[in-house]
Amino acid sequence: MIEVKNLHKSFGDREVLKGIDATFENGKTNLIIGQSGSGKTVLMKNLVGLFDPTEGEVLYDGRNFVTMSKEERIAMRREMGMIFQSAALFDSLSVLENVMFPLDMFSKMTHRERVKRAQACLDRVGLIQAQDKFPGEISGGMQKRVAIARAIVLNPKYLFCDEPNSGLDPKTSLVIDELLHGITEDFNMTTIINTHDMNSVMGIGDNILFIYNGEKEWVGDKTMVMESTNEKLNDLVFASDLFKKVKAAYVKR
Ligand SMILES: Nc1ncnc2c1ncn2[C@@H]1O[C@H](COP(=O)(O)OP(=O)(O)OP(=O)(O)O)[C@@H](O)[C@H]1O
Repeated sequence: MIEVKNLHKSFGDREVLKGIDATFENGKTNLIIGQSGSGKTVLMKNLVGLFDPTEGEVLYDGRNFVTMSKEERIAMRREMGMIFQSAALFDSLSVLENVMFPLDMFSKMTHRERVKRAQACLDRVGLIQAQDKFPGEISGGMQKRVAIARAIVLNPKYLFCDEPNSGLDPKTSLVIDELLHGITEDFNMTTIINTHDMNSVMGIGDNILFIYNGEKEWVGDKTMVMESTNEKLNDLVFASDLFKKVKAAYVKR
């Protein structure tokens, strides 16, 4: 579980995060949603230590990340997996070598053990047959799955995904969502996903934090989204005509 308490982040005299309180639970896909510029990425960067908060606490299962020493933070980072908007694979390494990379860097496993572990992760994302291919030879959706395999290879407790579906078609996005949801449950990870994808909200929104202009506006799950009367939330989630009709039909039931 990750808890955020009274988190503030300013750049100069501009306050971007204005006292966020949130709880991200393990075994759940925790989504952060909000308009462009609302502060989602800044929040995630504060969680993983790419930014230091101006004020507030970030607790990883009770351990305050903000006040940790540099050494403790480095150790904590080993417990975190990250997936960025672009899959950020190494073009010159094969799919298997990409997934093995964190093990090569951080584990004391033998070569044979590293290959086995990386292959198990590739198997989990359904890509064992692509292990010898290079990133340039596989689709964007497959690249994302390789990035997921690489993110879980060190068996992290916490998984961070910034816009995992960006650039993917809706059907492939569903595959990625289901995969993230599945591995979160399988490994009881605390997964946090920044997303603009309203299909993800409705599909895998176990716990949703809606940020509006740097403040916590609403918290709930995918069922509560359907029932919510929060206008700002409805404006964001049901922005398209199609989603407006879905909501209207749901409310009429
Ligand atoms: N390093 C920085 N220095 C100054 N301002 C920053 C910095 N990083 C982000 N900001 C500002 O913080 C605000 C929130 O940005 P953030 O990237 O968190 O938005 P977001 O909700 O993730 O948006 P999007 O959905 O478009 O990615 C923006 O106004 C941005 O300009």
